[in-house]
Amino acid sequence: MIRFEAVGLRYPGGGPHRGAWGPEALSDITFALPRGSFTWLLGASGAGKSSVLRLMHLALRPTRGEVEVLGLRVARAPRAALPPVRRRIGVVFQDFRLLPYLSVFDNVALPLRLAGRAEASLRADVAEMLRWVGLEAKAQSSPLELSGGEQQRIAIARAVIHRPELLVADEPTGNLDTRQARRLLALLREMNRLGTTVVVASHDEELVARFPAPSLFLHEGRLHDPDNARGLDGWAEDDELA
Ligand SMILES: Nc1ncnc2c1ncn2[C@@H]1O[C@H](COP(=O)(O)OP(=O)(O)OP(=O)(O)O)[C@@H](O)[C@H]1O
Repeated sequence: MIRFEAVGLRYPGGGPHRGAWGPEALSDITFALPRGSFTWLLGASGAGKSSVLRLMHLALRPTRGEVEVLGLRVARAPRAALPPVRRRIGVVFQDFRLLPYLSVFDNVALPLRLAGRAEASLRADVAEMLRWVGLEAKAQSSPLELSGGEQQRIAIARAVIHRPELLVADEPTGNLDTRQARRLLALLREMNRLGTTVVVASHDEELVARFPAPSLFLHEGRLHDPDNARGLDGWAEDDELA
């Protein structure tokens, strides 16, 4: 489902060295996550969590090594091969990335429309998702009129509405209160139970302790304990990459 093999990632450098590459943000990252798994991605600020997630949802390609996601080997795949795979992935961005010129309803409906769902059939699904995140009354608002926590709930609704095969979430509880954070985690665990592979980056130790699951721990761009990612109970049975 997801495989990283000796992955390195550099960002383009800025400042006086414009045009050159910066230092490696990720080095020698190797792990495999089976289909249907739930994984926490942990580590201090700057450890590389967002970078790993960007590689997982095909926003970036590795500078070295290989990343395989949903059967696609990303490193040398032709550009045209990426969008169809991206559409099978739900992403909750740390900074939400809601489209300000669309209403809340249209933001959440977007993945269904991109997938070609008929207008008549998607309205009920969007309304139900908005009810679930408690924002049905804001359906016609602009995202700019919402609080940070409300925007986060809309970003989550948009990421899960099309039941993606893979869901990656970058600090999805950062702007939520404790009750909402637990509710969100319960939703993600339920989606996982129904078959979605889920990867969640988080700083929230209390939440991680409350929903125990295998974790990948990053430290300064390296996987701290690669053994954490392998051989955990119940992982081997449906690991298509094993
Ligand atoms: N767009 C970028 N351009 C250049 N360097 C970047 C970029 N994004 C991240 N980096 C660098 O890559 C390293 C890892 O950053 P990353 O955002 O992946 O960490 P993180 O663990 O997600 O941190 P946080 O929890 O604070 O979001 C950092 O040294 C950071 O400065």
